[in-house]
Amino acid sequence: MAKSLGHFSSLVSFTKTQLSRQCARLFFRTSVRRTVMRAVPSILSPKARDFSLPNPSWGDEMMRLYNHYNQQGGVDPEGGGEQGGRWTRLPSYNRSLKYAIGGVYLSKIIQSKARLFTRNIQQAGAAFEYVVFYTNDKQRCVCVLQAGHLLEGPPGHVHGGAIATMIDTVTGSHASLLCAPVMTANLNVNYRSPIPLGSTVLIESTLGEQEGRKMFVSCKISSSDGSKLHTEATALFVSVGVSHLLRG
Ligand SMILES: CCCCCCCCCCCC(=O)SCCNC(=O)CCNC(=O)[C@H](O)C(C)(C)COP(=O)(O)OP(=O)(O)OC[C@H]1O[C@@H](n2cnc3c(N)ncnc32)[C@H](O)[C@@H]1OP(=O)(O)O
Repeated sequence: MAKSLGHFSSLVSFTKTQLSRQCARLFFRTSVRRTVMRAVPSILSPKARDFSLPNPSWGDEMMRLYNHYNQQGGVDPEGGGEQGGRWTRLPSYNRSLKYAIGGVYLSKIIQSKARLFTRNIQQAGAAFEYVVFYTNDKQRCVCVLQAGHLLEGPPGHVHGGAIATMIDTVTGSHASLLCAPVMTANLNVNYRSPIPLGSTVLIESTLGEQEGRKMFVSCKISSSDGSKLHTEATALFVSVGVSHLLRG
C-alpha cells in the first residue's frame, strides 16, 4: 500500500513537473507571441499613429494655432523673415521608433511596455494635447499645448510637474533635432502665472549656446494671444552615445 502510494505520489509529482514545464513553455510561447504580435505592428507599421495631428478633442484655439503654424510657408509671428521664419510640424509617436528601426533597441523595446510619458493617455483631450513646429534653421521651436483635465494641480489650474514635463519635452525635442540622443542635465523653471486647466498656450523654445556636447535652451510659456507670461525656463541638454541609454 505504502509502495503504491509512493508510486502514486511520484507519478503526481512527475505529472506536475511535466505540466508545469508544459505550462511554462505554453505560457512563454503565448506571451512572447502576444507581445510580438502587439508590439511589432506598432513599431514597424508605417501607419504608426502620429499624435501631432488634430483629433476631435482639439478646441477652436488649438485648431486656429495649428492651422496658423501648419500653413505651407506660414511665417514667424515675431517676424523671423525668410531665415528660420517658416515652420515645419514635428511628427510625434508614443514609442522611440527611431532607435527601434535602427535595430539596436528592438528586442529591448518589444519586451517592454514603454511609452512616451506625454503620449500615453488613451482618452483624447484628457491630458497633453500638443504639436511642435520648428524653424528651418532649427534655432526655434514652438509648441501649441491644450492642457486637459487630468493635468490638474491647484484647483482649476495645471500642475507644476505637468508644466515642467512639457518644457522638458519641447526643449528636449528641440535639442534632439540637432543632436540625438540627448539627456536633460539641468532644468530651471520659474512659474510666473498659473495656467488655467483646459486652456491653450504657446511654448516657445530657443537654442542658446552650444559647447561641445552641451546645448543650452531657453523656453517660455505664454497665453495663446501672447498677453500673459506663464512660465520661463532654461535647460541644459548633453548629447550622449546610445551606450549611455543602455547602461540602465
Ligand atoms: C525627436 C525625438 C523625440 C523625443 C521626444 C521626447 C523628448 C523628451 C526629452 C526628455 C529628456 C529627459 O527627460 S532625459 C531624463 C532626465 N535626465 C536624466 O536622467 C539624465 C541623468 N544624467 C545623466 O545621464 C548624466 O549626468 C548626463 C548624460 C547628463 C551627463 O553625463 P556624461 O555624459 O557622463 O557627461 P559629463 O561628463 O558628466 O558632463 C558633460 C558636460 O556637461 C556638464 N554637466 C553635466 N551635468 C550638468 C548639470 N547638471 N549642470 C551643469 N552642467 C552639467 C559637465 O560639467 C560637462 O561639461 P564640460 O566639462 O564638458 O564643460
